[in-house]
Amino acid sequence: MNMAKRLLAYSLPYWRWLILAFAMITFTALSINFLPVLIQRITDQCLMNADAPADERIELLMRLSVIYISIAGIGHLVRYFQAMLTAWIGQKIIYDLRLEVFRKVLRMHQAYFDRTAVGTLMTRVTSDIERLQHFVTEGVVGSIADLFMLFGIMGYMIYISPWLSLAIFSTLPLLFAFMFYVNTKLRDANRDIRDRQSRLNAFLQESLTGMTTIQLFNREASAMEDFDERHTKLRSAYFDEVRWFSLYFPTVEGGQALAVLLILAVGGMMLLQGSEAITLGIFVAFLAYIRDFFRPLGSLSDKAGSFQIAMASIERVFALLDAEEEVQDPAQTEAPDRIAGTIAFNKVWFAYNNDNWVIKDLSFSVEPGQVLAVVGATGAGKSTIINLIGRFYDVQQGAVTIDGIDVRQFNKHDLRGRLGYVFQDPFIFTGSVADNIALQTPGISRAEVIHAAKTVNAHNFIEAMPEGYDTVLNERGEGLSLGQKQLLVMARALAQNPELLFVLDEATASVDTATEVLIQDALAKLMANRTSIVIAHRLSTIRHADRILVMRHGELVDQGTHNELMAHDGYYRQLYDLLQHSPEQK
Ligand SMILES: Nc1ncnc2c1ncn2[C@@H]1O[C@H](COP(=O)(O)OP(=O)(O)OP(=O)(O)O)[C@@H](O)[C@H]1O
Repeated sequence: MNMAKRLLAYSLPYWRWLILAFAMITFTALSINFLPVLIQRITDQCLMNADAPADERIELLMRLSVIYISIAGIGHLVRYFQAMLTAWIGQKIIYDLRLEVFRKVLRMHQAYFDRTAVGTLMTRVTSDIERLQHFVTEGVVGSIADLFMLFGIMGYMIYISPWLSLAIFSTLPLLFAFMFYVNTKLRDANRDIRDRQSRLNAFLQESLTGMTTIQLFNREASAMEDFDERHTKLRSAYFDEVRWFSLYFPTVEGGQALAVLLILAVGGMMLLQGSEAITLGIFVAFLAYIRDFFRPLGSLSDKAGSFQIAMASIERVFALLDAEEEVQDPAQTEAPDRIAGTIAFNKVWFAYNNDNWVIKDLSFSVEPGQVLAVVGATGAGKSTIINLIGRFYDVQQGAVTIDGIDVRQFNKHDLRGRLGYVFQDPFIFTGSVADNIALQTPGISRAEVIHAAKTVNAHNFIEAMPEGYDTVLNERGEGLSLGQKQLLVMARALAQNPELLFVLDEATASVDTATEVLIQDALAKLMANRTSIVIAHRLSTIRHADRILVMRHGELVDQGTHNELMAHDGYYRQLYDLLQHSPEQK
């Protein structure tokens, strides 16, 4: 569907207001453009009509002047309300659209975020939408208002002097052809600007996130160079746009001068020759019309420029709205009340990209309440297993089931509500400690928040914070140590009371022994009576697991208890020996 048409579809809910706006536009175009006709009458019937008695001419002058001021007053007042109304409609439309865009972003699957830079998405939701706002409020309705004004003026001009009108209108095709050409150039330039802006944003976002690494490795100079390269490209794209844009007004003003010249020459000549087709009033009215004629024309061409700009943004916003959601809810979902907790992989094959298999023919199952540890070298596919259970990605072959139900049969929201995650890199939201634990889940009371924190040994350090549970944290959890952040996200996981638990259990050198003991204890409590899968790096976790999967290059190479696997004297034993000698193990 044509992009602009599609955008206009968003105005449908406001059609009544739009009709009112168009009625106001029509009224304004008809009333304000009638004013030069009055000037013509005043000139011809009052000033130049020497045959009529002076009293009558003065009276007529007074009457026409009152009519003039009334029409001008009402016309401009209606124009004011119409501008307010159209701006209001535009804001409503943009509000709806921005909500829809963010809702779409929230629905997108992980692979989409793997491919799309954060900066690019930021540009979509912020500056692209802002451009659309301009397009809808001033662009579409404003252009229609300008067109009405233009047609109104042309109608009156033809009405008072067809010949003079013809002379002026003959200059228009050339002017329009030139404007059309400039528009195409503007559109290209603007597409470049958006592209480059979005690349610059993505780079900036990445640099800010990785600032510590940049500074640690003295990468400031090369970061500056990369920034400058992108920035220079953006500057030249902007300059390209300005170059074409600057041509507009001289063109419009030049057209106006040409039209005035035509009136002076053609109209003046006709007047001097005593032509019946023209009077001094018509001559004066035409000069007034020319000023009014080029104003909407100039504004139209200006808007044509912003149309091009908006078009590029519209394309991008709709491309986002149309992006395929690869992980979809089925038409009919399964929603068991409470699940027992059997997780099974059945001949699962999975690749993040094309046929680059990361999981190869994987089959295993975990019984309710069991703790399953997954071990393997880095890149073996351990985290991928967890991603597949939560449907952050869908398997290409085989099936992942929970209590015998394929995870693709669940509603995503329902499925994820049953899962709890404790990741290595704890994410803290801006907000209070209590909010970070409850995550605004309805039904989690303050008492439950505190209970969860106490269970995972987080209560003491939270209480010691300046405002306790109401202490406001920023997005990086500034003021909290890594160990404290980990305990906090464990409290979060526990408060949600998940049915299944996934843990990325990294032995971290940055946590002191006392905190390590607290974390271990918290983990044990979290996993108690819950089917849990742990991507295990700590020897203690591995040893205490009910069962261990040994992964290598996406394949299951062995499974069993710690003792069974040690007895096999295979790959597990090698891994175990390596871990035992790792300095991170306490
Ligand atoms: N989002 C992704 N897009 C593309 N490839 C990915 C993605 N995530 C992981 N991979 C690739 O899939 C493979 C398995 O990754 P996975 O994260 O499951 O390994 P892992 O065993 O958990 O490793 P680690 O112990 O280092 O966390 C790796 O080769 C990795 O490069």
